[in-house]
Amino acid sequence: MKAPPRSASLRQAQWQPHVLALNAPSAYVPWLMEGGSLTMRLKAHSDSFRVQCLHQRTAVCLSDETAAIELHHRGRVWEREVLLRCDNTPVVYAHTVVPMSATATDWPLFSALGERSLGTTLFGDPLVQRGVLEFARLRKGHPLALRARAALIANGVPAPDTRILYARRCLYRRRQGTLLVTEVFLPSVLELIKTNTNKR
Ligand SMILES: C=C(O[C@@H]1C=C(C(=O)O)C=C[C@H]1O)C(=O)O
Repeated sequence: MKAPPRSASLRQAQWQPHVLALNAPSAYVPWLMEGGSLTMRLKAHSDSFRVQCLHQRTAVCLSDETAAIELHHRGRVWEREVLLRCDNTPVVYAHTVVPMSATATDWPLFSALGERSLGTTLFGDPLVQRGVLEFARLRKGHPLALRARAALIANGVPAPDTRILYARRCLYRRRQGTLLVTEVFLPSVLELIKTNTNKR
């Protein structure tokens, strides 16, 4: 079978269900494997937490997301991108897509989230079904790595000098809707120290 052009392989990631296959530095593993809300974990590791909404708009789905979000072709989606900040330091770049076919009945709170965490609307809603986590190494040419770096620079934060960014993604379902959340962990997340296990 003909290998995809090199540029295509740079733009796409190999998403897989086993975190150990990433050979990520061990300090990333607890973050990648977080089974609950990432928001709650970040809050437990910081004195202040903030969702900085970069944009929420329609866009063309990324090529390695089309099948994951059960689109038959690379169509337009609702796209939300944020920086998650702990003590004002960006530690996660997150990208969420919802097919345009989704209705307000499927995701009633998504369109008006603003700087509220998406996690607060997903965790605790009995109608939301969470899929399995997938993990990937994002090279510098992957769209989400490029966007994460651009978002940091646009916010006056130096882009990480690492060649690889480690990411995870998860598909959520509610009624007839699907929603794919991808979280790109910035190296700064490794500097966080657990402050209060009881913090909410
Ligand atoms: C899914 C969660 O929501 C977080 C908040 C997001 C947002 O507000 O866009 C995106 C990704 C998540 O890290 C979570 O807290 O686990």
